[in-house]
Amino acid sequence: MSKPIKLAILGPGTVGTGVINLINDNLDELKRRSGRDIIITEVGTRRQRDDIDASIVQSDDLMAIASSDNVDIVIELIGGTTFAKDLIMQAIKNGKHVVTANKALLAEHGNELFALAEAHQVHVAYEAAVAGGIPIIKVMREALAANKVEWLAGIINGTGNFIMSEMRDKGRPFADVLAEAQALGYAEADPTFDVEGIDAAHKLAILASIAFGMPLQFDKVYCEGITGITLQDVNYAEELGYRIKHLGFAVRRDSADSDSSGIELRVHPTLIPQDALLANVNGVKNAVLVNSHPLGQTLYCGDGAGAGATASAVMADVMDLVRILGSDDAEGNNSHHVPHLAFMPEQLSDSPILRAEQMTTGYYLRVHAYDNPGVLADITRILSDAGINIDAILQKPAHDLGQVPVIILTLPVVENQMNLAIEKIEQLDAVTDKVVRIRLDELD
Ligand SMILES: NC(=O)C1=CN([C@@H]2O[C@H](COP(=O)(O)OP(=O)(O)OC[C@H]3O[C@@H](n4cnc5c(N)ncnc54)[C@H](O)[C@@H]3O)[C@@H](O)[C@H]2O)C=CC1
Ligand SMILES: N[C@@H](CC=O)C(=O)O
Ligand code: NA
Repeated sequence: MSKPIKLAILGPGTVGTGVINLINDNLDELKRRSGRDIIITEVGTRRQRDDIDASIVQSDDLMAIASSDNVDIVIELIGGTTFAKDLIMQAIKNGKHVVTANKALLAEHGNELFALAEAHQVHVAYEAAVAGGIPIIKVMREALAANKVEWLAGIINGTGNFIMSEMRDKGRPFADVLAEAQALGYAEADPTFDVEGIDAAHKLAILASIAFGMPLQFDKVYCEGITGITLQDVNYAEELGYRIKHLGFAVRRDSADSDSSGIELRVHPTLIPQDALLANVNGVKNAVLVNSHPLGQTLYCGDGAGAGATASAVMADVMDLVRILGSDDAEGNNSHHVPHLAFMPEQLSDSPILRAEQMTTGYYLRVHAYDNPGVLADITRILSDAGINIDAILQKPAHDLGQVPVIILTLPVVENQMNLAIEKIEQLDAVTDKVVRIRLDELD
C-alpha cells in the first residue's frame, strides 16, 4: 500500500476551512479516486483552533511548515503578495509541490515562481485562483490544448457580479450587498480589489497567459471596476435590450496594421445583449466564454467564490499532484506535467499588449444636453465625421432643468477615435456634463 499523501494548509480562513471540511466530507471519494490516503498533517495558523482535529499539528511558524519533512504538498491560502511569496518559495526550494488560490500573487510574481518551480522539478497548481470552482485552468491548459484561442470573455469576480445582480434585481444599495458578500466569504481581504476590478484583472492576466502562451503581464491589463455604474445606466441599457456586466476580455487582434495588432487585456463594465448566456449569469456565479479554433465558442459556468466552490478547485489540484507523486516517474518529477502557463516555457510569445487607446469596442454613450434645436444633429455629425457608426439612439424626455439625456450605442471603434469624438461633443455649448461611456460587446 502506498504511503499517505501529507498536506499542509497555510491559512485556515474561508477557503482553508472549506478544504478541511471537504476532506472530512469526501474522504472516501478522494481515496477511491486516487488510491491513496490523503491526510492533513500540519496547519499554519495565527491562533490555535479547537475545531481542528487533534491529530493535526497547528503552528504559527508557517515557514517551518513550508519545509517540514512531514509535508508533501503545501497549500497556501493566506493571501497577499509578500509573506505568501516567501512561503511558496520556501516550499519549492524544499521540493514541495504547492497549491495556491492566490491570484494576486500569481498575476504579479507568477513568472518568477513558475521558473523557480521548474528549476526544482515541482509544480505550483492554481485552479482555485481563477473563477473559483469552475475548472477553467484545466479546461484551458488541457481540454483546449489543441485549439488556437481567438478571444475569451468572462465574469470573473463573484463579489462584483453578486453586487450588480442584487442591485439590479432587488434595488439593494451597493454598501449593503458588499457587506453581505464579505459575510459570505466571497470578498477579498481588501474589497476594493473586487469592486475596482483589480481582482478580475489578476485573473484575466492568468487566463490570457494560458490562452495565448505568453508571460504574465498584469501591469498591462486595462482596469475599470463597478463603482461608477449607476442604476440610471443599468435601466437605459435594459431598455435598449442590453445588460451591464463586469467582464474581463483577452482578445487576439491580427491586423495588417501593426499598430493595432496584438493582444487586448481589459476588464470593465460592458453592455452585452440581454439574451446572451453571459448576461444571465447572476449572483456569485462566474462564467468564461472561450472562442477558439476549430472548436468555436464554449462556456464554462459555476460559483466563482465561497468556501465550498474554492475548496473544490484546491482539492482538484491536490488530486492531480497525488497522481504525479504516485506515478512511476521519480517521486516529485514534474517533467511530464502540463506546463504552468500551458505552453512550453521556452515557447512563450512576446506578442505586444495593446494600449487602451488602441483597443476596439462598441460604446454606450450618455450625453446630457439642453434640448436646443439641432443638438442631436451636432452630436451625430461629430460621431460620423470621426468614422463612428451609430447603432441605436434613445432620447429621453427633458427633465426639470430642460436637459435631455441622449443615449447612443455605437458599433466597434478604436478607443482613440472615440476619445477625440467625445472631446468634441463635450465642447458643444448645449452639452452640460461629461459624457458617460460604457463599453459594449455583442460577444459574436
Ligand atoms: N474567498 C474566496 O471565495 C476565494 C478566495 N481566494 C483566495 O484564497 C486566499 C484565501 O482567501 P480567504 O480564505 O477568503 O481569506 P481569509 O482571510 O478568510 O483567510 C486567510 C487566513 O490566513 C490567515 N493568515 C493571513 N496572513 C497570515 C500570516 N501572515 N500568518 C498566519 N496566518 C495568516 C488569516 O488569519 C486567515 O485565517 C486568498 O489568496 C484569496 O484571494 C480565491 C478564490 C476564492
Ligand atoms: N473575491 C473573489 C474571490 C474569488 O476569487 C471574488 O469575489 O470573485
Ligand atoms: Na477555477
